[in-house]
Amino acid sequence: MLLINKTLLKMSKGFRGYIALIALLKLLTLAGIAMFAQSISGFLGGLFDPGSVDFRESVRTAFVSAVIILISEVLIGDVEYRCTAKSRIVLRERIFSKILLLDVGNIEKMGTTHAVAAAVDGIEAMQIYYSKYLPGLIYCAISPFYLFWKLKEASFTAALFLLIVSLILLPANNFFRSVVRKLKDSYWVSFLNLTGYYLESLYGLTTIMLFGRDRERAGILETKTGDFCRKIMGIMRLNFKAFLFSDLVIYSSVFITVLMVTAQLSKGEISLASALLTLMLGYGFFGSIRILMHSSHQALAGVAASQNLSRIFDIDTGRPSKPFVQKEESDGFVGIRLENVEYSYEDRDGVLNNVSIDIERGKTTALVGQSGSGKTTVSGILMRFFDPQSGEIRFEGTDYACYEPGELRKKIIMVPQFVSIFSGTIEDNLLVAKPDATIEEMHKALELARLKDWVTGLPDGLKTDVGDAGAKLSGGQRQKIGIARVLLGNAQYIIFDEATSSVDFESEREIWACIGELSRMRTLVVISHRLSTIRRADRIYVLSGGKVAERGSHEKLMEQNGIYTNLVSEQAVLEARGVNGEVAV
Ligand SMILES: Nc1ncnc2c1ncn2[C@@H]1O[C@H](COP(=O)(O)OP(=O)(O)OP(=O)(O)O)[C@@H](O)[C@H]1O
Repeated sequence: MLLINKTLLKMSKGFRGYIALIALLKLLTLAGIAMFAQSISGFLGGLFDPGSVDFRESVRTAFVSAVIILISEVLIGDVEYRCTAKSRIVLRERIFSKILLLDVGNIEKMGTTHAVAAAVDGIEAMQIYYSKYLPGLIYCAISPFYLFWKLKEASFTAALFLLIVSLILLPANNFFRSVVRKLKDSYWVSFLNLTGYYLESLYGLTTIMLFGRDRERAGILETKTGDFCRKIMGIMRLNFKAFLFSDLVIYSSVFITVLMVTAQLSKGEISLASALLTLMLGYGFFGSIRILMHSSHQALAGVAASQNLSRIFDIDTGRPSKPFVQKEESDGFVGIRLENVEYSYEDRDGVLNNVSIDIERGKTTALVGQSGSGKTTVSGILMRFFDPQSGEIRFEGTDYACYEPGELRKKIIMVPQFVSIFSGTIEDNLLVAKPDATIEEMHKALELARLKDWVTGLPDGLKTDVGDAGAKLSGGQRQKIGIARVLLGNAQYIIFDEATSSVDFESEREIWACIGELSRMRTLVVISHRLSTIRRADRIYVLSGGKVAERGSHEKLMEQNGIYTNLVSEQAVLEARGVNGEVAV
């Protein structure tokens, strides 16, 4: 069983030419070595039989072959480097495009740390496979036959013996390789486990320190590191045994060849030049196998990594798609209509049950309910982060499945609970939404988001650096930049998913004032735990256990004296205790 991995081969599209070229150059080096050995053995043999050899010709051939070896070796280094660089670019491009296709709703199927490990360390591990192992394998399959062909005239018996041993040696190593392969798989799992835990600890360092869990974490990290080290040591021990076994076979075979050649020479069956040529090229049968063995153990890491990568590539990112057929709403409704929508996460059934919601264009619709009632899931479905398992959604009369997610997001946009800010300037972060936005447009959006005065008061204004992932911004400033970004996009429908839950009171007041102003210009879907802020919404949906329990205006819902009334009273008690402040849409 040679290490020909289908997934890795499939992934090599785009740089296969480099792999073939490396193999070709390796064969050219071998031809140079054979030429050199032939001229040197001929030269030395000629010393005892002066008339039989043209010495000047031998020296010239030796020189030419040395030049060939030198040039092909230099070229091998260069092409190997190019192959590594190209495969890195091609594979990273592919994995990042796939990750982008996975979209928000699918990212959990893979896990962020797995994506990082696959895209960085996984691809590093695969380099050896492409730049060393595969060319080595092609070379190994051809070189023993080439050497046999070169030596058959000199000593047929020795050449045949060396060919047979070299052909047996490669499969014999499979025993070791299959064990190493198993170890490598568990090595990779252990590696991902360690990297994932390390990254998670790094991201959550503040929380870990706050709760005094640093020693406990350090202990677990040490255990995981120990496990990883044991896996590496296991592989190294087995590698050592494999090399010991192969070297024993190789050097025994070379020794037997020496005996065979010496016997033939003493019997006068072959000339001194033939004996020397056989001895000089004999080791060449195994040199290639040794190199291959060396890279095959490293290539196994690439195989293990590629399995992880192929799991990511295999995630189905297809979305239901329908031809675009405009359908008139019979009752003249214009907006987004969810009808009998059902949704379950991969490992959680019945998160949304038979949910029907109307989001009327130009109006403000609020979604409220206890934590875990399904509000964010509804917003994810509205953004087409994921599609419902059953039910219908229509956007202004057209089935949602007629729109590509990207197309839909130009019409419907969201301000999430935690806005992502990227390192760079305030301007860079705004241009994410509209790369060709003018300064005036940016200022207008910032003004609506109640951030213009602060930005223009800064010495660098829009060019102010926000730090790594927005580290130099307050929670309120982050959310306001997120809102300004959304406003630049001109989407008619805006979803605010708990957009003020992580900001200070003053920012919250300003953001709600902004939302109030926006409700006169755009269609809003507001998800908020703060019921006092959504009182003036045109329609409020109360979700409970993944179902729409109540719907109507604030006044109508209060009259019903149901879940909504209870939620309002509970909150009034909290607000009276000063837990929440009072703000309004
Ligand atoms: N990715 C996920 N995988 C599995 N279950 C999930 C996932 N996301 C949410 N859930 C579950 O789905 C249910 C609804 O979650 P959702 O986030 O929609 O509620 P919510 O009303 O927005 O809650 P909150 O107000 O606390 O944000 C919860 O029981 C939650 O545990």
